Amino acid sequence: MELDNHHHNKLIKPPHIAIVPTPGISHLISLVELAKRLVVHCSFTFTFIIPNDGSHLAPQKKVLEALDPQAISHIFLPPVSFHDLPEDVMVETKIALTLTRSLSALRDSFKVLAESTRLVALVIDVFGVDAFDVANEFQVSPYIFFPSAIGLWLMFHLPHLHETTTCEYRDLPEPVQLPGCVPFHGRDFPDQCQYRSNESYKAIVRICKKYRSAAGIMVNSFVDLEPGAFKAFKEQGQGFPPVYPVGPVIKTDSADGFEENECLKWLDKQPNGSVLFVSFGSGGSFSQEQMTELALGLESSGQRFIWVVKSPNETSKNASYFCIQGTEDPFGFLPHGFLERTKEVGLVVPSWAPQVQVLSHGSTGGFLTHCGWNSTLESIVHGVPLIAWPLYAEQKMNKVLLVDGLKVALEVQVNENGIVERQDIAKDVRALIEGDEGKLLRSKMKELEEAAKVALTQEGSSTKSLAEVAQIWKGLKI
Ligand SMILES: O=c1ccn([C@@H]2O[C@H](COP(=O)(O)OP(=O)(O)O[C@H]3O[C@H](CO)[C@@H](O)[C@H](O)[C@H]3O)[C@@H](O)[C@H]2O)c(=O)[nH]1
Repeated sequence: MELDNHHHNKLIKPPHIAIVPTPGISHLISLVELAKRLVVHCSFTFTFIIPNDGSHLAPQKKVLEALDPQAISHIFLPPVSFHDLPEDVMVETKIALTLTRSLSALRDSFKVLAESTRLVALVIDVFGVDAFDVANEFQVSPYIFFPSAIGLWLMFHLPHLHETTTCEYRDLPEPVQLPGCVPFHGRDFPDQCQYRSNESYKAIVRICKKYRSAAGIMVNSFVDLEPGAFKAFKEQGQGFPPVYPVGPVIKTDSADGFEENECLKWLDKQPNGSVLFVSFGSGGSFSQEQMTELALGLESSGQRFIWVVKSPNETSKNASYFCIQGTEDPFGFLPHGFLERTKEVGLVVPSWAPQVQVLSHGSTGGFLTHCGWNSTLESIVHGVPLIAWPLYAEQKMNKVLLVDGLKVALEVQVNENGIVERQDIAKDVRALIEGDEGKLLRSKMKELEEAAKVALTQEGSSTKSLAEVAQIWKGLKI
């Protein structure tokens, strides 16, 4: 009798979903937004299970603690150690290892959840496929939440490219043409694919092969943003898991505590469409030389700007990925007198700004961005044209989509020493904010903004795709 009651209790419980994000505040933020949508529309409940290395958890905690724990709760797994890794290990290797080293703790969490909830599905992000093994042990359906359709095609194709080529991808004579996607050169492949002998490359090939075992892949994009790529999934996607375009899933509320932020107050005082927002995501950083060029380029453009500035780093372009707040005061690295000279037209903020609110502000007229996928979507949703300055990860591939495919971005010119020079920065900034080129890009961006809105209406393509996934989850484990 007791057993029956227990069984009955489980039946009336809503489907419960485990979400396991790999490190990176942007991964967490978009998965949280996905969960919030499913709570509102389908009354599912969620547990975020967070693998981590114990460092810099404050931003993650802040995001998670702001949620209603009845609907979306969270568990931090015991931190893993990276003491055995070499200093120069790639950030992607660390991201994937954080999960791999947490699998036994993840198993323990799954055990508890499987006993206390109707656990039906697991959702992971780009690097989390190793968690599939645990999901399978508990008969829980494994799903992936992936940024772009072009990126997903690359994941599907990489094992084939790996087997059919021997040179480094950047030496391939022709651009790679993925189904329905804008062609792009091997040099614009993600960082992890640039050195075939690197551990990180071997890891990504292995991860790609595992993608086929997903029960489904939700893509944070929408049909009208990447029409060819999504059509190709329908027509040529046999043997791959079902693909659901569910985006744009971006931060929408202003619950960051940023309402009173100085950026927004400052923007209120600027003319419509006049300000360039300059920010390079959670991890992007520059050398001292590059930082100086950027500062002087912004200054000589004569345009208004908000610049989220981080301390320079000579060796890595993603120095603050595991630690958003830099350790040093970044203002000390700006050119002498810069703050004073630009105080009428520019606002410089250290480390972090309320990006979505800045992009949604009428005074913002352009965005100098590293082309992280969330920044890309946030600019599309708010119709803000771009200057693309990709730094690491898959950002160069996103740049190709934005510049060549969608024609909503200018591209910075990098000189033979890898530096973007001040006069070129100034030229691009002027072209975007007040030039004819900027007008064209802006009007293209406005079209995408409209298309994104439509995709998210009740009858929109992304709403319908997400409902399809929800329907499948509702039917599981009844
Ligand atoms: O000052 C800041 C800087 C960033 N953000 C937010 O942080 C997120 C940044 O995300 P994204 O633009 O995707 O950049 P990264 O943090 O660099 O994201 C990593 O993850 C992305 C998704 O997988 C990849 O596309 C990137 O290449 C990878 O670097 C966005 O929501 C921003 O709004 C702020 O709110 N304020």
